[in-house]
Amino acid sequence: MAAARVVLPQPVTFVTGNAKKLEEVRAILGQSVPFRSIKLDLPELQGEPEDISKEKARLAAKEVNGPVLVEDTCLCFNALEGLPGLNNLLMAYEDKSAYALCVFSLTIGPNEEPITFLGKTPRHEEEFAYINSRFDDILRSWKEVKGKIVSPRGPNDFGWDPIFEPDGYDQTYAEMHKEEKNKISHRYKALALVKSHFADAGYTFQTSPSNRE
Ligand SMILES: O=c1[nH]c(=O)c2ncn([C@@H]3O[C@H](COP(=O)(O)OP(=O)(O)OP(=O)(O)O)[C@@H](O)[C@H]3O)c2[nH]1
Ligand SMILES: [Mg+2]
Repeated sequence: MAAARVVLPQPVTFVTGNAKKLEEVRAILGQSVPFRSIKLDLPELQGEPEDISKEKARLAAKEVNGPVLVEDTCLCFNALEGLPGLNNLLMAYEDKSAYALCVFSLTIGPNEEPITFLGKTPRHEEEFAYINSRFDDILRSWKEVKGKIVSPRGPNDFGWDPIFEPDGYDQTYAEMHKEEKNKISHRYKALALVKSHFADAGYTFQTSPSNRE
């Protein structure tokens, strides 16, 4: 069945103040989702990652008055039952396993309900049951993103990349070539869902799309 066409008034605005994040999102999305990017001062929200992400999208869409995409990321430690935490705190635990969680929310306008896309290692498989049937291959590959916390290795220009070693790799995210990280990362997995959504929704734009900031 042909996708219903939704005409968006302007390209999607990716709201972030994090230049490294933006660089990766650009590289991963390529031309598949036309977007521009701005930094907004939004309040730091508390709560469950999905709720935080949705609320951030709502606030951003009001400011931008158009379609927005927002991202939140955390490194979560199994020893701390999934809590994001400090590397030093983890040293007290034998279990150094962790997962990188990436949540995107897209809203097509200030009065629309945001849609959320998660990229992470499934700690609780049932959390993902709702997309399991549609994204089998993505779900399978999630298992490969599990990792562990190690002593820092590699350039330290992006957050916790030097201390996260994905399972099946002997390099940390920071030691990998950018292209390699972008093929396996939590961000890649979440953006794969964003891309699928864009392909399915058949969005078109009133103004010509621009990839410029
Ligand atoms: O090593 C890393 N590899 C990554 O792939 C990655 N993605 C995010 N982060 C870091 O995690 C913290 C919370 O992230 P965060 O989602 O709150 O981002 P932020 O507040 O910097 O930007 P934004 O909210 O304006 O988009 C920030 O210190 C980010 O630098 C990463 N570190
Ligand atoms: Mg933030």
